[in-house]
Amino acid sequence: CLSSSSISAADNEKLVRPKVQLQILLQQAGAEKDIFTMKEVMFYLGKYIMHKELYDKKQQHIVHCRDDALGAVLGVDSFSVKEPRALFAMISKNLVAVKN
Ligand SMILES: COc1nc(N(C)C)ncc1-n1nc2c(c1C(C)C)[C@H](c1ccc(C#N)cc1)N(c1cc(Cl)c[nH]c1=O)C2=O
Repeated sequence: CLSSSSISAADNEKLVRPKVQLQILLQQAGAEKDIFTMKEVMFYLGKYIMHKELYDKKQQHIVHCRDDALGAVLGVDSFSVKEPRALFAMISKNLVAVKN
């Protein structure tokens, strides 16, 4: 689900500038710019998680990131993709809104 019920379509299209640590992760996932929509941030972070296989092999909605740069960026050892509000709160701490 590239957009979550907990944020509106407008929120998905808001422009944001990731802070440097998050920007590095997005670049590792193939991003080649520094201003994104929230939807794009989630897309690249999703690619990052799947490529590095950070999900729990048994409970696949759990992401283990304690031993990965993602954990330092989000400030947690693990999280569930089924907690959209918590996820957006953690990611938002790493973003600056861009006036458009
Ligand atoms: C471990 O996760 C998965 N594992 C599997 N396996 C088969 C093992 N298949 C699908 C998912 N999966 N489910 C969701 C997402 C993924 C992948 C793309 C990480 C994305 C998502 C979740 C977290 C971040 C961050 N940091 C970024 C995107 N996502 C989203 C969650 C929200 Cl809140 C907004 N947009 C999303 O795409 C979901 O619900």
